[in-house]
Amino acid sequence: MAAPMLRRFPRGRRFGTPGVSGVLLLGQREARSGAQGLLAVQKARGLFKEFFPEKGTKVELPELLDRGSGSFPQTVYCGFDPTADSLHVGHLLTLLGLFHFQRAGHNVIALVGGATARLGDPSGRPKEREALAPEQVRGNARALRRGLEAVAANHQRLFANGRPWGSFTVLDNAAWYQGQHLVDFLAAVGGHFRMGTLLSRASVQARLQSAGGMSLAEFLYQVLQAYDFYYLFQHYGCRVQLGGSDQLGNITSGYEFIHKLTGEDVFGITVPLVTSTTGAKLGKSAGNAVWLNREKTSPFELYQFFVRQQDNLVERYLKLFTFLPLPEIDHIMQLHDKEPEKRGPQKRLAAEVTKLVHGQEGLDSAKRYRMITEGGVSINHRQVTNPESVLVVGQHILKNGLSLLKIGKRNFYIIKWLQL
Ligand SMILES: N[C@@H](Cc1ccc(O)cc1)C(=O)O
Repeated sequence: MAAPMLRRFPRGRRFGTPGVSGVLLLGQREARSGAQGLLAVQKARGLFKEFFPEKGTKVELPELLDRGSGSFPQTVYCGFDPTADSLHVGHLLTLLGLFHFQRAGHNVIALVGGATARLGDPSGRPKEREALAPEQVRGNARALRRGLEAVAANHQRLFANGRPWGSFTVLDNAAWYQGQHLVDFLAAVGGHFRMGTLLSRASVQARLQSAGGMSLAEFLYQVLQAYDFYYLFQHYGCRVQLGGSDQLGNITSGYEFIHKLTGEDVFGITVPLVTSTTGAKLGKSAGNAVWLNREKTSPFELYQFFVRQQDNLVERYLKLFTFLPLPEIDHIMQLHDKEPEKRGPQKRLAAEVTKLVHGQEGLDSAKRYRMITEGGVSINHRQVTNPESVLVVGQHILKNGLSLLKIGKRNFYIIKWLQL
């Protein structure tokens, strides 16, 4: 699909661009306007960190999202670059952010960056990514699409209870860049970006000062992300982009571009970057990512990852990674104070996330395994704690062809094996 022609404005014409430097922490914002609803609730959960611009020229964000306003429902998007063949735990926060919008009745778009992944986003990265072959990116993009659709389907099936939610749509930006003529694109889009502004982004500055520097492809990344926002604004009326806090610069570029071209207000919202107590990015345990694709990280391993989270983080994670109402989380934490050894909040967190990612069946399978690792299963009076262990003739299967299986405290079974 070719990119739409942009309206070209004569050079030198000035557009009233409000100061996007005014990034505002949500708390301050609400204190001033008393705005309630989705933004305030997500602020209280710690999920939405900041939004910008502080003030639109015609409309403000809380107003735009308000059910009672004439602008309801809105369309909100978040991009996911297919740099690997699966989503990982780090993607969950923005995905949950999209789900919260859907729950509030807005339509959401999860955008797979089939085009942008070819360039590699320099934001928050100390050095350039290894370039990915086009066919690898296409394969990854298909896998990411399947992953996004699967989690969105679980969300709808297991959590909606018949409530009318907004739609969830997966798009791929390769659709509007493939077949796009380079010279047309640069001529139509390039003139609207000023070098000084692009160079001023923190992500660009950090890389320019690093030993490896920055490639042109990486430098142009923010222009493509800005254009995506414009494209989705034009075709889907999308006015809000959600991203991790490292996406601030890219989202701002989109905001400035759209506002310059159309005079309309659009907004960016960031979610925090979640790190463990050691400062490592969440989901990178011992260098290995925790994936959402069950072939790469099983439902049991995902469950265990959340069960292992520390006491001082678990309340924050319950607020960020689950949909449990805040009073229920308070209650869970009170019980935990009395019986910390039960790891109640950790188990609830693990169960909620595993259910969302792998469905009820995934959660059931994770729990069956848990029974084994916690020593709840024994064969011939010997505890089996490794779910991967194999049956050994003479040890698990006795000479008489029998096994005595004990599951939990009271369930005994005799298994008679037939030898062929
Ligand atoms: N740059 C985002 C992904 C993204 C891609 C395209 C977009 O339009 C928006 C976001 C990231 O790396 O996380």
